[in-house]
Amino acid sequence: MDSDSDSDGSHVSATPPRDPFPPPPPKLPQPPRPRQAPPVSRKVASSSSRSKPKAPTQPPPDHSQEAPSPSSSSPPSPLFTNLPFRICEPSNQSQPAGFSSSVSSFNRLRKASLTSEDNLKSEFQSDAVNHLPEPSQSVIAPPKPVRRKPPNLITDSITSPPVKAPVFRSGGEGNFVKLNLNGKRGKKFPSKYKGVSKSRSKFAYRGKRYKKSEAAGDGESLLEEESDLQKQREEEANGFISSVEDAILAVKSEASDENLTKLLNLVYGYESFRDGQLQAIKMVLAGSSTMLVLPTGAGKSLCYQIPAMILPGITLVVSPLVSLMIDQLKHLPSIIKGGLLSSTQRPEEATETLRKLKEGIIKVLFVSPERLLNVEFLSMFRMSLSVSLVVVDEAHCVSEWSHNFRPSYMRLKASMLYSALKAECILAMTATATTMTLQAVMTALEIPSTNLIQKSQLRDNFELSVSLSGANRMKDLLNLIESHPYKEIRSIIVYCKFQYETDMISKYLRDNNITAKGYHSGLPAKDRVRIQESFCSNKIRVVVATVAFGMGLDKGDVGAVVHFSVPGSLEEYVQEIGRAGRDGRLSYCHLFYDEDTYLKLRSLSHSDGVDEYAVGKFLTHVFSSETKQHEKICSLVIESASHKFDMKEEVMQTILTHLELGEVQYLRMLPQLNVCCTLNFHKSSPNTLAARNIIVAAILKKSHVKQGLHVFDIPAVASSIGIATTDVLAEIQTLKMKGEVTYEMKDPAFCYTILESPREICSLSSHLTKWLAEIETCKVRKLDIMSSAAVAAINVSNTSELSSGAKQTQCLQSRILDYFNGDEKCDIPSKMTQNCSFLRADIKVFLQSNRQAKFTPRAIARIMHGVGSPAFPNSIWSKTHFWGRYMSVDFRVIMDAAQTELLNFVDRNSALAT
Ligand SMILES: Nc1ncnc2c1ncn2[C@@H]1O[C@H](COP(=O)(O)OP(=O)(O)OP(=O)(O)O)[C@@H](O)[C@H]1O
Repeated sequence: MDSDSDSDGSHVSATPPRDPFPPPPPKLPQPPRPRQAPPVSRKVASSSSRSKPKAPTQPPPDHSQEAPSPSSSSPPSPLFTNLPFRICEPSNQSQPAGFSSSVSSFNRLRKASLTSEDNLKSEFQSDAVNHLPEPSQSVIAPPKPVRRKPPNLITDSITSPPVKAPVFRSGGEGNFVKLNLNGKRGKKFPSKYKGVSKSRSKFAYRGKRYKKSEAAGDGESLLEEESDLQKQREEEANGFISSVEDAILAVKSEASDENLTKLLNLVYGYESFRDGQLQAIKMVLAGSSTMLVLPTGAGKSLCYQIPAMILPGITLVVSPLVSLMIDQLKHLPSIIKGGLLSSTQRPEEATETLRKLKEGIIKVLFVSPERLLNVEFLSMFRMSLSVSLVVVDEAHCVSEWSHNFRPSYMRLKASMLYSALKAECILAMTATATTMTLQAVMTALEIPSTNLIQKSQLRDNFELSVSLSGANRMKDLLNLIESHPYKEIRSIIVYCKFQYETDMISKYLRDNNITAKGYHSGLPAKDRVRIQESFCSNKIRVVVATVAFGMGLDKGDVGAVVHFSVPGSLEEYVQEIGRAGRDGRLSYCHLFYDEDTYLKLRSLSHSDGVDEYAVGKFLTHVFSSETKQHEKICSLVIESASHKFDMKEEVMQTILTHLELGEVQYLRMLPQLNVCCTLNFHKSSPNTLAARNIIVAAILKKSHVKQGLHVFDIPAVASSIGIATTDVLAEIQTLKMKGEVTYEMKDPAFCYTILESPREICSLSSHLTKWLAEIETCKVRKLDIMSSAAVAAINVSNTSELSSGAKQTQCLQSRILDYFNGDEKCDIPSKMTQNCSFLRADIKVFLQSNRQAKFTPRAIARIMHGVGSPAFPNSIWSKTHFWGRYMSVDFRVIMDAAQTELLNFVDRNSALAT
């Protein structure tokens, strides 16, 4: 597939699906009158003195509010044609029976069914402008230094003088191929490079003189001064470059600690390496593939940037998110020339990047896994480019046992990276991986166990706390933010699970005079960029965000991260709190825990599950005899297939990727595209064009005419004359440019070519289903472990002599570290039951009153848990009285009960029929 994935990567995940029809948000609580204490008493370092806010002023007008979309009206009936359990009597009922608006629990259940956590599509547009109204400066005064730790000693407690700001890092423009040596750097990062700093101060002096002479009208001397300045700048730049070149040469001849530290100091301005950096850099320079596990904000990027300066070939950095790539590109030191290839680029931009790659201008290329393995890209490397290093960033995405498995990362197998790219070395990096995940990643990337560099996965500058919360969570949040130490903190991120929450909570905070903005993947890219920029420039104090915000965010002074809901896993928790305290200062992380939200998320973890039966049907379709023809381009229209097999797009993609990259390569994936094309001929007649154009001739053969327009399937046309779909697309594009045609495309589809048909669909589907079930179980377990840790922290605060904050920090820290070391502590939630006397009776009533639908046990269990699926969407099924009624009963228990009742139901119906 050729589309860059820029989602958060929660494919086949425990995360809730996007809900196009969220029910109206619950009513906002009134702002609290008397100030209450924060939910948990937190121990605060006495030296903590982030400055107090002055009286809040009016918040800026909010432009980001979104009304929840209305529900769709007509119920699409599931398209199962041959389900194991057919409930056949068709009915013209458009709503599921059992709907009762008078049921008291209905609203609660509806709320519980809300889905829509972000599978973000972060397409940052670097040209976005910040138009946010600037809030009054009096909202928050600048913080005083708090118990500051030197930033390069993240895991140390030794005090040493703070590291000076770095030199020569690129400015806000980012490092888009050009060297950025034109002076911008000086504004943000005071130089440590001696020659430069001296002359920079000279600039300041000369600048004043310049103004004086200007006032005096001395034109000639002005020109002279200007050219002097220019010369001096060039000399300095040359001086800097030649110093760096000398330092690089020194490292090339001997990669000693001293030489590397000198280079670090010159390029970044840092005094010393942080724990793990030097070791990783040396391993990579020695050509040893390495697995690097360092905490968030520990400086992993530097571990490939320095080798990129030394190694002769290109460094390819594979990243899961486009936004992350853009961020990393921006943060490259100006001396390293970088580039990026993503599907969000305009074709001219991609062509330009490819040109620069071929010409050797680009040294570090950021690329998505899909792009990396695209045929054109690979052939370019085979022909002319040498790859010294492949960096797999967020490497946990390779493993299905991680919290963020991405099918496209399955492509990153060492065998492929070595053979197709001729990569000399692989560096895999992550901040959050359990032992099991690490093993899977290292096996896939063929990294020897001796080449693991692993430091503690948690920084020690967090104060972690949890409180039990409930219906008044927003009020609790406000109380927290208004109480010490949060009220003194200038930048806070509040993480929540659902898009509607980000809008609702940020509005509530604004209504209470806190500058806040909601952020989620549903916002236009420009708005997202604007919000991030306003946050980074301290115009917004609080960003209320889904998981869409934060990856790659390197704002040093985020002082607090608040979790409005329990995260999906300890990995997610660690990633998100990792946005705080990146400057090494003590930072505060609070989690509001409530069991109902936990149960709701637990139910949603089942939204990706599939049954063997559905997988079998899917495989039969993929390998159907019609599409078996060798080299024929097959396509699977995503929306209709998703509805037909009741499978989410990500699940279908996972199965297809497995069919491509598993032990047997059954198929080859091709770029995803809109397959249905409607063509309108304008100038020449279709037949005249067909007579001189083979592609048009094939289109005429394969199309049907509807209201004078030719409608055809692009893969069918491509297959009929043995060309690629991209060739067909290119041709119609050319015809359009010539004014011959206009066209419209629809129906996004997976495209593939079958290489080998499985001998037995049954055993393949059973194998795949088992694998997918294990992934589903793993996601649920991760959530259970997270929840257990939160509950343990709440409980511990009543039972120890330490202050509440310290006890909770200690408890959570040890849970997190144990978890990453493979020791999973997990208690089943108290509200979860394995039994319920009314369950089977309710399922029976439900089946009887919805005779028109064709259910599977899983579909029934989802409805009882209040979880929508492609064939049984929320918009329709949330109206049933049974929706979400059994959220606290184990999903498997409901599936078993549903299976029994479905069999009884079928038996009863067939008895009646005979
Ligand atoms: N040796 C060092 N001394 C001081 N600061 C450093 C050092 N190395 C890196 N940094 C700084 O630490 C910050 C975080 O670095 P970086 O973004 O590479 O972290 P990361 O490990 O990739 O974090 P995350 O996993 O959260 O993305 C950056 O601002 C970087 O410049």
